[in-house]
Amino acid sequence: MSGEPTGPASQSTDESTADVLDELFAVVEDRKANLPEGSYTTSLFTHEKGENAVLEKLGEETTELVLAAKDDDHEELVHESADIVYHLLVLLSMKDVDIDELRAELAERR
Ligand SMILES: N=c1c2ncn([C@@H]3O[C@H](COP(=O)(O)OP(=O)(O)OP(=O)(O)O)[C@@H](O)[C@H]3O)c2ncn1[C@@H]1O[C@H](COP(=O)(O)O)[C@@H](O)[C@H]1O
Repeated sequence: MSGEPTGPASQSTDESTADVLDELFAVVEDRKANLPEGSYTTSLFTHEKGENAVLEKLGEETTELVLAAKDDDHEELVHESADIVYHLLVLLSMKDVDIDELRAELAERR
């Protein structure tokens, strides 16, 4: 099948992306623990916005991602993907799922 990733090279991890995700998750976990004022992430962990806002955002952003894909809008695809990843990490933290569990789940599928 052309276009299908195969072989060891396709399994390599982009360390810079992994670092960014780990750092972002650490920031999210810090916001959850310390709830600094003026932080958008804090507002998601409190009644100011809360869990429903996270779920709504994920729903909206997923729809926007699908539309961007249909339009072949490369820039918008990247933008919406970043929004989804951020809100997904917030949701995982909110539900006490560690990013290492996601990492392990993905690794198991190799
Ligand atoms: N990656 C993000 C990130 N992505 C999206 N957002 C916020 O998510 C919100 C919703 O995004 P939308 O595009 O839907 O914006 P909107 O339509 O204006 O949304 P609302 O006004 O309805 O909330 C916006 O306020 C964005 O700023 C983010 N907020 C924070 N981060 C990261 O989290 C870190 C900590 O942020 P604070 O917690 O705000 O300090 C930041 O340094 C970033 O790395």
